[in-house]
Amino acid sequence: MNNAGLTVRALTVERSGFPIIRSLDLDVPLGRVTSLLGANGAGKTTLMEALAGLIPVSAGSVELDGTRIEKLGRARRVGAGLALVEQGRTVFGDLTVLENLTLGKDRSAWGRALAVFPELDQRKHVHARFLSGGEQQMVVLARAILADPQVLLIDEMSLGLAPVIIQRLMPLVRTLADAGMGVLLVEQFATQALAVSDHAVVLTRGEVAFRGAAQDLLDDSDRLRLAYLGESQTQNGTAA
Ligand SMILES: Nc1ncnc2c1ncn2[C@@H]1O[C@H](COP(=O)(O)OP(=O)(O)OP(=O)(O)O)[C@@H](O)[C@H]1O
Repeated sequence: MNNAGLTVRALTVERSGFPIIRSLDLDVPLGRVTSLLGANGAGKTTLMEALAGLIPVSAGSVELDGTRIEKLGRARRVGAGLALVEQGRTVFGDLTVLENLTLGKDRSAWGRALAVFPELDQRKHVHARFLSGGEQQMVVLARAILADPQVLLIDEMSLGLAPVIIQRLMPLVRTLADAGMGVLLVEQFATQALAVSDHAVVLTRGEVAFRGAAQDLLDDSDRLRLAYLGESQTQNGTAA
C-alpha cells in the first residue's frame, strides 16, 4: 500500500499517435511542492492533462494514495482526490465571485474560500468577468482547493499575470503543501516556483532530464538555464 500521494510509473502519453511523454516515472508526495520544468513543447501540459484524465494514457500507471486511477475519467479522479488548475483562467464570467465558488457546493464553501483568499470578500458580488486577471486566478485556485484534493496539479497559473500577483500566489502554494497537500507545479517563472518547492523535475522531450532538490537546481544556474532552453543533459552538452 502506498500513501505517498501521486505515484506515476512508466507513463507514456501520445498525441496524434506520437509519444509526447515517454516511460516517465514521477512522485508527487503529500506535503511537498514538486516543480515540473522544461522548455516549450517538453510535454508539461500533456503530462498534467493525462494525470487529470483529460487525455488518455497509452501505457504505465498512475496511483493516488495506493489506488490505480489512470483509467478513471476526470470527475472520478477529482472524487479520488486529484484536482487540476488548468492553463488559462476559466471563471464563469456571468456569475458573481460568490456564485463561482458556491455553485453546487454546500454553504461552508464560501467560508473555506475566504480563509485562503480573504481579499475576495469585498469582490463577492462582482461578476467574475470584471475581475482582474489575478483575482480571476484566485477564484480558479479557490475552486480547485474547495474540492479538497490530496494532490493539486497547477499548470502555469501565472500566465499573463503581474509579478506582484505571482508573489501573492506562490507562498500560497507553499501553505497548501504545509497543510498536507501534494502539489505539482508547472510555472514559467522557474526561480519563483523553485523558491517554494521541495523537489524539481526537468522534462526534456517527454523524458526526465533532472530530478532532485529544488534548491540544488536554484543553486546551479547552468542546469537551470538548460531546463529553460530544453537542451539535453548529455555529457558533451549537445543541444536537443
Ligand atoms: N492536441 C495536440 N495534438 C498533437 N500534438 C500536440 C497537441 N498538443 C500538444 N502537442 C504537441 O505535444 C508536445 C508537447 O506539448 P505540451 O503543450 O505538452 O508542452 P509544454 O511543455 O506544456 O509546452 P508549453 O510550455 O509551450 O506549454 C509539443 O510538441 C506539441 O506540439
